[in-house]
Amino acid sequence: MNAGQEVRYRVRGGRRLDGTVFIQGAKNAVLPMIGASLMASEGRTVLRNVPIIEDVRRAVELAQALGAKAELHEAERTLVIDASTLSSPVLPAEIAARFRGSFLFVPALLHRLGEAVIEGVGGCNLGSRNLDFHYNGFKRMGATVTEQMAGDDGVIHIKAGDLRGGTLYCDTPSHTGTENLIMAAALAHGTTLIKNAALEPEVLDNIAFLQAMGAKISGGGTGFITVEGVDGLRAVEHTVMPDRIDAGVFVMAAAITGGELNLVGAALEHLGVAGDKLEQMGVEFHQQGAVLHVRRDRPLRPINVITDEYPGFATDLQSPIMAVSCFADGPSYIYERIFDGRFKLADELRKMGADIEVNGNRAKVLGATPLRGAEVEAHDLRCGSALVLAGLAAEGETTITSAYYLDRGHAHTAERLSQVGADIEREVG
Ligand SMILES: CC(=O)N[C@H]1[C@@H](OP(=O)(O)OP(=O)(O)OC[C@H]2O[C@@H](n3ccc(=O)[nH]c3=O)[C@H](O)[C@@H]2O)O[C@H](CO)[C@@H](O)[C@@H]1O
Ligand SMILES: C=C(OP(=O)(O)O)C(=O)O
Repeated sequence: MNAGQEVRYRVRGGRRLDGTVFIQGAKNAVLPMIGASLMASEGRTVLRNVPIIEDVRRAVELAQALGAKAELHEAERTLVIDASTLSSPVLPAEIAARFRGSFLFVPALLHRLGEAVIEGVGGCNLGSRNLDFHYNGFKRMGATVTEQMAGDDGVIHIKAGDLRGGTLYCDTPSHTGTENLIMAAALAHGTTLIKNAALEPEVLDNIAFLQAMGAKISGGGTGFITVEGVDGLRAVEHTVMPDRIDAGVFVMAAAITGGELNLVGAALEHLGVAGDKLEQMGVEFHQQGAVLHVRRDRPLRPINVITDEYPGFATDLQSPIMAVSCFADGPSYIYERIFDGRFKLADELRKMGADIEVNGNRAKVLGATPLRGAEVEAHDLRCGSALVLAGLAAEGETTITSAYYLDRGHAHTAERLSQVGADIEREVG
C-alpha cells in the first residue's frame, strides 16, 4: 500500500451478523516483538499469528531499511527476521513516521549499533503523545539524547555507550514506554527496576518472548519489573497473542447489529472492564475454551465509560463504544483519560445523525438515534473501526474515507465482516 493512495470502505447497513470470525494476532504485541527480534545478533526469529496489517508491513520495511532481512509470509501469517546484518541506526521519516511502533526499534539500535537516529515517529494523531518517559529512562541508563533541527523537523540522536541498569519509572504506566525500558535493560550491565510499569497483556506477551530469547525479567503484571542484564539474546519462535481490541470491535459488531458471533481466539479476560461494560449494555458472553461466543438480542442499555490503563476500559475501544452508544436507549457518558484528541469521531457520527455533546475530554451520547449512511472520515485507526460499526447499523450506505488508518490495525476487515453477513467492501485508489 503506497503512501498517498486513498482507501475507502463502503458499508450498507441493516444486516444482522451471524457466524464465526477469526481474531487476528495483536498489533500492539507484534510490533515490540519485531523490535526485540533485532536484538538477536545471529539466527532467525520466527513470529507466528502475525496480523497482516499496514503497521506490520511498515515494520517489515523499516527492519529492511536498517539492514535486517525480514520476510513476511502473508498467507502463513508468519514473519521471519534475520537481524545479523543490521547496519543502519537511522529510522527514516518516510517509514518511521507512518507508525508509532517504529520507536520500539530504538533499544535494538542502541545495543547493536551504539546509537539511534530518529527522523520521525508516527502513530495515530490523538493529541499530545510525549516520549519523555522513554528518553528519560534511556538517559538514566547512561545514554545521551540530543535534538537537531533539519528544516522544520527535529532529528533525535541517542548515543548509548554502555547502557547500565538502574532504577527507572514511568510517571503513568506507559505501554510502549514499559516495553522500551525492558528492552533497553535486557542487554544492559547490571540490574534494572522499572516502577509503575504497564500491565497490558501485550506487555506480558512481549516479556514472555524476551524471556524465551534469554532475557531475565521478573515481576511482569505487578507494576514493578526487574530486569537483570544478560550478554546476548537468541533468535526464537513465538506465537503472537490474539488482539483484544480486534476482538472487542467484533463483540461490538454483534452488539450493534443484534447479532451472534463466535470469536475464534478471543479471551473475555483480555477485555478487562470493557467486557463488563458491554455486558451491562446487554451483550451476553460465553467463553467456550479459546472461542468467545457473543450475542445481543435485547435492547441496548446506555453506559458510563472511563478509559484507563489495563485492566481499565481500553482507550482503543472508546471510539467503537461511542458508536454503539448511539443505539442505546438513553444517555451514555464517556470520559477519555488517556488521549486528548480522540473525539473527532463525534463530528463524523453527527454527519450520520448522532446526537453527541463534547466538553473537553467528556462526551454525552444521546441515544437512541437512528443513524443514516453518509460520507465520513477516519481521523485515526479507532475512529475508522467505530465508523465501520456505525455503518453496519445505519440505514443506507456509509462511505469511510482515509481508511488507511483502519488498515493500520485491523486485517481483512471487509472479508471477515462479509463472511458473517455484512454488506461491506474496500476500495483503493
Ligand atoms: C503501539 C502501541 O502499543 N500503541 C498503544 C500504546 O500507545 P503508547 O505506548 O504510545 O501509549 P502510552 O501508554 O505510552 O500513553 C499513555 C499516556 O501516557 C502519556 N505519555 C506516554 C509516554 C511518555 O513518554 N510520556 C507521556 O506523557 C501519553 O501522552 C498518554 O497520555 O498504548 C496506548 C494506550 O493504551 C494505545 O492506545 C496504543 O494502541
Ligand atoms: C493509538 C493506536 O495505535 P498507535 O499507538 O500505534 O498509534 C491504536 O492502536 O489505536
